[in-house]
Amino acid sequence: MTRTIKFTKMHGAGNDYIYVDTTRFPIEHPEELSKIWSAPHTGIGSDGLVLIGTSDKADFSMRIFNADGSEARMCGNASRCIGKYLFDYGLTSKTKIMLDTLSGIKVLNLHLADGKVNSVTVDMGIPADEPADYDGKGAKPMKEHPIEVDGERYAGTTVSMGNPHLVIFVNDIEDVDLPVIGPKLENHSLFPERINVEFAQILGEGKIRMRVWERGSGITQACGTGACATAVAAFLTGRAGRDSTVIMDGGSLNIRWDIATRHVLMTGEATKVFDGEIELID
Ligand SMILES: N[C@H](CCC[C@H](N)C(=O)O)C(=O)O
Repeated sequence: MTRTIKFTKMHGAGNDYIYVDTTRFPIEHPEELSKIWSAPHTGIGSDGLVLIGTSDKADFSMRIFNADGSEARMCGNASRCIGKYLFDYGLTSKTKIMLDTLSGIKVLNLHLADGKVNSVTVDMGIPADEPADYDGKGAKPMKEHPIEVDGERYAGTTVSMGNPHLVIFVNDIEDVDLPVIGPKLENHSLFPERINVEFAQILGEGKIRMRVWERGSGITQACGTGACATAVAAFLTGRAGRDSTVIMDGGSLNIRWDIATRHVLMTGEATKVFDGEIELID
């Protein structure tokens, strides 16, 4: 049977996903479709596929698939775009939305301009150190890992923002050959579940330049959870305070690690690119 699926292409700081409202268009094999639809030349072209659904614990749910079809537990940029999608398309009139994700319920605070969402603050919860064991119950000291790749030595901090990140500070980000080193670190034997990799350079007080190699999607223009992980690692290693602006290839995010709640708050824009439809043979 051939079905027509309506989707919306959106991006947050250039991190672009295909969004489908599964209450209208159920999707049975998202792993496979994410791969096919994300392909730049033969598909729609994106960093992955995001499914919006219902939840019995929260207002709505999110599932996120990387361009290689693997499922992630959390996505910062997609959570902001979902806030915009839900409000701008009239699926909710709330400006505070509870979003059910595989890494727990996240709270979205929508900021409006002319009756539409133009930016969103997401409560990303409490960061943890081990990539796989985030339980949201407490912060633990982060670990700095010495890592060797092709005879080069790196020192990286692992931070979980629901999904795993490795943050490496460098003196000059222009010296990093990300397409070469990114996949080697993503698949390093230290990280059996693979890992998202961020290279970061401190530019000045509260300003961090970051480039990301995402697990399952490769180089992306921005990563919300990665920006949070970078700001947390910068604070923990004495490189920044609790408020940072993380500047990525596709845009910037403001990250605040709240001292009282220990929660990380991420604020940034969310942008619709276009609505489209695509045929699916079930
Ligand atoms: N781009 C996303 C994260 C996707 C994470 C994914 N690559 C993984 O953990 O496998 C963000 O804005 O947070």
